[in-house]
Amino acid sequence: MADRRETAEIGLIGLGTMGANLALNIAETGHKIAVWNRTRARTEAFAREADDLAAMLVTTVDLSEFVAAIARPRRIVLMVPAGKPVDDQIAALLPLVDAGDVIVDAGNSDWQDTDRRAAALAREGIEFLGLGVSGGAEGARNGPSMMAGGSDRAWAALAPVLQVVAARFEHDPCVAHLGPGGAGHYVKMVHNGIEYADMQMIAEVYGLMRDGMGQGAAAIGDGFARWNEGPLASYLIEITAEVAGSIDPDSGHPMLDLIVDRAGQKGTGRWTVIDAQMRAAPLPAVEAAVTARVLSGEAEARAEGAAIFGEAGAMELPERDLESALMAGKILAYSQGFSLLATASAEQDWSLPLPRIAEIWRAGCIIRSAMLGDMARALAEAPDARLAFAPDFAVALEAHVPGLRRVVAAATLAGLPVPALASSLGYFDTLRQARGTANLIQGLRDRFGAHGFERTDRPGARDLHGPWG
Ligand SMILES: NC(=O)C1=CN([C@@H]2O[C@H](COP(=O)(O)OP(=O)(O)OC[C@H]3O[C@@H](n4cnc5c(N)ncnc54)[C@H](OP(=O)(O)O)[C@@H]3O)[C@@H](O)[C@H]2O)C=CC1
Ligand SMILES: O=C(CO)[C@H](O)[C@H](O)COP(=O)(O)O
Repeated sequence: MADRRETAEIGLIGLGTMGANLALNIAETGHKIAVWNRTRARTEAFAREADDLAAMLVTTVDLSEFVAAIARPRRIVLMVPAGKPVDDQIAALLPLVDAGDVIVDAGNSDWQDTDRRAAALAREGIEFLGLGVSGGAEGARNGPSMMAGGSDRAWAALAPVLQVVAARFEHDPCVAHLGPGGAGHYVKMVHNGIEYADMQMIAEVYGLMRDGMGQGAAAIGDGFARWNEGPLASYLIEITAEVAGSIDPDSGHPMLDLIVDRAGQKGTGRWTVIDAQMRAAPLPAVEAAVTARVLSGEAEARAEGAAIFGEAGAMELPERDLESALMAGKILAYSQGFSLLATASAEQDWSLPLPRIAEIWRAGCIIRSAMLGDMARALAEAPDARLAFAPDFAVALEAHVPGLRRVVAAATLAGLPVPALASSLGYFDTLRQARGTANLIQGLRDRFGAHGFERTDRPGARDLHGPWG
């Protein structure tokens, strides 16, 4: 057998959905790649199915053979589930790698784990890149959007590969070095939070069309396909049309009607909400989306509730109002996400390049949307401003909020749930209420707990109390 030591330019561990596709993508861009997977049968199946890319692969059966196959300084990409598998894999690699080698964690890791791992590996002289990868299987294979965090050296080592593997928007590769340590995984986490909100609002509109307006899956799919031709154009709207329009080959029924209404979640949406709460950053659309996924799992309670209270009634609305609701909801959800990024950037001292983040989301990722180009421009013009208040988006909100309002009102009157759309509307209406209602909250807090308040007529004076004894 030929000596394969140091013949590969890069290595990848974890040949699941994402890893296998990313490895083929890397191979196709002309980089010889060593691969290793915990379960050997998967490596063998991967090699069999690689067709004409097989010559670009160095398949290996154990970790030492894998490490030895990679040219130095080694670049090793992990594409395994977040948490313990990443720690275990790094621990297994440590005795085999050398100072100056670079380990890349390309899974959806918790950004705080990435910070911890970057610091621990730096003490061993190993460079570490936390790489958020978005685009699902298709993106990994044909060009994902990638959000990198880590040392300059780690980025410099990986950039030549990542820039050719990434999706392109026009000629611009959708990958960037966004900051140190966990910055890339943080941005990916917020991307996924926005993804949750976007999907939940789409699902709510689907629910109105199905339960309120009596439309079948095919008609609903047609509606989404039409919207994908306009300003709502985005990957999630496009694949909603596809999913709603698909027929189950076994039964001949619409596939969508046969899927159990219980949503899974791997954690990034929940992490985004927890992180936003810890920073006191409002993120209502994502909160509503995470709660909706949790409630989707409470099928028995929902059946019991339907039996006690009865199902919702019918409603009628023009298609353009539903489109407007999604437009306004999308702008508000992205705006909340970018505000969270701005808050975290300041608190972590990351200097996150918000316009560049919007740019690298224009292609390859799950939340790619026709709006992101305008968002990048708005964030470049006023980096500290709230996206929803940027001139173009303020105009769009003026145009679409009335439709959102009619949709939330009609759904509410019919008894159909629209928690993410309603929470976005509540966020919008709160932001336009110059004199809010928290004066009463403060009065009550002072009344029961002597918590103190400020007065409108005595600026600067704090910890004042009311006349309630
Ligand atoms: N699927 C998606 O759309 C996306 C996923 N991601 C993230 O990418 C990562 C991989 O996801 P995905 O490819 O979908 O997952 P899969 O479940 O398809 O594959 C997981 C891979 O990790 C390996 N693995 C699992 N546990 C361990 C372990 N303890 N030690 C070593 N290897 C292990 C598996 O090996 P084995 O064959 O032995 O089981 C398999 O190769 C995750 O962090 C995920 O969140 C990111 C973006 C999109
Ligand atoms: O990162 C992704 C897409 O961007 C993954 O598909 C992720 O698994 C989606 O999150 P969840 O499984 O919680 O819906």
